[in-house]
Amino acid sequence: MQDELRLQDYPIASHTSPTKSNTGGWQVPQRLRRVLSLADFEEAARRHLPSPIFAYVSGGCETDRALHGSEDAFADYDWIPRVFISTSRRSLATTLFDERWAAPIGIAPMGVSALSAYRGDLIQTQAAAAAQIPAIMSGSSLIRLEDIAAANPKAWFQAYVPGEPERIDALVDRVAAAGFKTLVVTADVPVSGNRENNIRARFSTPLRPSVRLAWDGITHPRWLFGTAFKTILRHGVPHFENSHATRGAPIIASNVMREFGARDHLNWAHVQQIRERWKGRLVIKGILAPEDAQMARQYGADGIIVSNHGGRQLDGAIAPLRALPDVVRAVGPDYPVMIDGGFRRGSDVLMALALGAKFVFVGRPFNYAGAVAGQAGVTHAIGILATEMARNMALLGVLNPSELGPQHLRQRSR
Ligand SMILES: Cc1cc2nc3c(=O)[nH]c(=O)nc-3n(C[C@H](O)[C@H](O)[C@H](O)COP(=O)(O)O)c2cc1C
Repeated sequence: MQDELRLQDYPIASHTSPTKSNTGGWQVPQRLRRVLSLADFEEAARRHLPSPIFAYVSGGCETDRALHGSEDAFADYDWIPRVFISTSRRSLATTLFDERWAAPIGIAPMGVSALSAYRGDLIQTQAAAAAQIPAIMSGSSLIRLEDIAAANPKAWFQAYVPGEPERIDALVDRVAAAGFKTLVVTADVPVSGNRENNIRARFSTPLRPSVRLAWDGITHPRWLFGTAFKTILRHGVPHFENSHATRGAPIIASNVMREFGARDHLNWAHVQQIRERWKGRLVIKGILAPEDAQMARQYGADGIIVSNHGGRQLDGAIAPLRALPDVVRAVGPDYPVMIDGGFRRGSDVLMALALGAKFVFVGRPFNYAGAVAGQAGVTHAIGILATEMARNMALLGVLNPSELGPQHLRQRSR
C-alpha cells in the first residue's frame, strides 16, 4: 500500500495538460478525457442506460423537492477565502475511526448497482480500495457480501434491518463472519418512499419482461451486451443476496417484495439489539433531527450519516447540508458526523467539512461512472472530486480538511 496516495495528483480538470511527471502515477483512459465533472457522467449515463434504469438511479420521490433541495442548499453559503497561506504541502488525507483514508470522501450504498453496471458493487468497491477511500455496499445488492469483503477488506456493509429479532441476529452474524468491520444501519426506510417516477418510467421490482423492456435493451446495446447479457451468462439471473442471512429471491421473482418486508415497527430497541450483537463499528444512516443524532450516540452508534436518502424517501425532507449544523451542535464536535446527498463538486464536500462534517459520501455519480466506464469510470469520478477538493483548498488557504471551519463561510441572508 502506498504511504500517501495523493489523490489530488489525479490528472484531470486542469487548464494545463497533465504530463507524466505530475500525475502521481494516475492515468486517465483516452475515452474519459472529456469527462471533466461528475455532471458529465450523469449525461453520459442518461445516454448509456435504458430509460427505466436511469430513472431508477436518478429519481427522487413525489415532487422531488427533497432531491433538488439537497443540491440547492450549497447556494446558502458563500466562501471567504484566505490568501498568502502556503498550501503547497496540502493533503486530503483524513483519519476516521482510527483509519487513515486518502480523502474524506466515500461511496454511498446503492441498491441493485449491478443492474446499471456489470458487477456494479464490485467495481465500486475495487475502485474505492485502490483510491484508499471507503465504499459502503448496499444490503439491497445483487452480489454476495462475502465477495465484496474479499475484494475490499475495508468496505463497510449497509443493512436494511430485517423485521424479526432472530433474522437481525442472523444477518449481523453473517456480516461479521464475512470480515466487515463497519456496519451501517439505514434508519430512514420504515416504509418505501413514493417513487412514482419509477412507475412512470416502467421500472419495477420484480423486473417484468415486456416488449417495452426488450426495446429499451435493443436501443441501448452497450448496456444490453456489456451489462445485462454478460451478467446473466456469467452469473445467472441476479438475486437479492444480502437482505438476510441466506440468499434472497431472484430479481424477477413475483415474491421479491418479501425482500423488503415490514420495517415500520422498528425502533431504538432494535438498535440496542444490534449494538449488543455487533462488535465492530456501528453507524446509523439517515439522521436529520438533532434529537435522533443524540439518540444514536446514546444507543452506542460510533457515528452517524446525516442523509435524506438522496431525496428518495420523505419528499420535502430537509436538505442534509441544512440539517448538519444543528446535528453537529447536538452531538458535539468530536463525534463522527458524516453526510450525503447532492454532493457533486469538491467545493460541496469542503462546505460540509467547514460546517462540521467529518466525511462526505456520494451516491449517484459513482453509479453513473461505473455504468459508463466500469471501474475506470469510478476511479475517474473519485479523481475528479479529489482534484476539485485539492484545488479549492489552495484557493481557500487550507492545508488539511480539518482546518476548514465556519470562518470560511458566510451564510446568505434569504
Ligand atoms: C440508486 C440508488 C440506490 C440506493 N440504495 C440505497 C440502499 O440500498 N441503502 C441505503 O442506505 N441508501 C441507498 N440509497 C441512498 C444513498 O445511499 C445516498 O443516501 C444518496 O444517494 C446520496 O445522495 P446522492 O445520490 O445525491 O449523492 C440509494 C440511492 C440511489 C440513488
